Amino acid sequence: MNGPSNGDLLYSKKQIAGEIRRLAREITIAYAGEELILVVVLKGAFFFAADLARQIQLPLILEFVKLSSYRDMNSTGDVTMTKDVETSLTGKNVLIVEDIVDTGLSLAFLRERLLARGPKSLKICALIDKKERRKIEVKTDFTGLECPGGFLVGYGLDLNEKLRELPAIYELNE
Ligand SMILES: O=P(O)(O)OC[C@H]1O[C@H](OP(=O)(O)OP(=O)(O)O)[C@H](O)[C@@H]1O
Ligand code: HPA
Ligand SMILES: [Mg+2]
Repeated sequence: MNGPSNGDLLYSKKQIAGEIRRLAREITIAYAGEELILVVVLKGAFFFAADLARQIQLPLILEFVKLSSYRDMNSTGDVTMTKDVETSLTGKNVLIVEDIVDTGLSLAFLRERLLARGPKSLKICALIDKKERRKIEVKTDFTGLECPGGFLVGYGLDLNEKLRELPAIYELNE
C-alpha cells in the first residue's frame, strides 16, 4: 500500500514489527508468573495493541478506554474519558497501551484516573515517544521508538480520522 503523497516513510512495517517483538519480550519478562490487564487507548493504539497482545506470553485481559481532548490555543488540554474499562482494576497489574505520547496530557490524565482504582501496579507502554513535545511529565515504562516531532500518520495514527489503516508510519510534510 502506498503512503500519503505529502509524507515520507518514517518507520517501516518491518521496523514496527521488530519493536513490537522486543516490547512483548520485555513485558513477558517483567510480569513473569503474573496476570496482566492491558488498557488500550482507543482509537490510535488499536493496531499496536492487537499485534502486541498476541506476542506477550502471559495470561491477559484486554480492556479499552477512549479519551477525548479539547485543546485550546495554549494547548492546556482538557481531557475527559468517554469510554471506561469494564472490569475492576483493584489489586491488578495494569499496563496502559498507547500508540504515541506527545504533550503527555492524555496519559497524565489517564494515569491519575486509573491510579485512583488501586491497581497493584500501573505502567505505560507506548510505541512512539515524542519526548521533546511534553507539556506535562509522563514517563513510559516500555518504549518503542523515540521521535523528535513532526506529525505522524499510519498504523493507528490519524489525520482527521483518516490514514490509520496504513501499515507503516509516515511523517507528513509541513
Ligand atoms: O500526548 P498527547 O498530546 O495527549 O497525545 C497523544 C494522544 O493523542 C492521540 O489520540 P487522540 O486523542 O487524537 O485520539 P485517537 O487515539 O482516537 O486518534 C494519540 O493516539 C494519543 O492517545
Ligand atoms: O503525530 C501524531 N499523529 C497523529 N496523532 C497524534 N496525536 C499526537 N501526536 C500525533
Ligand atoms: Mg489516542
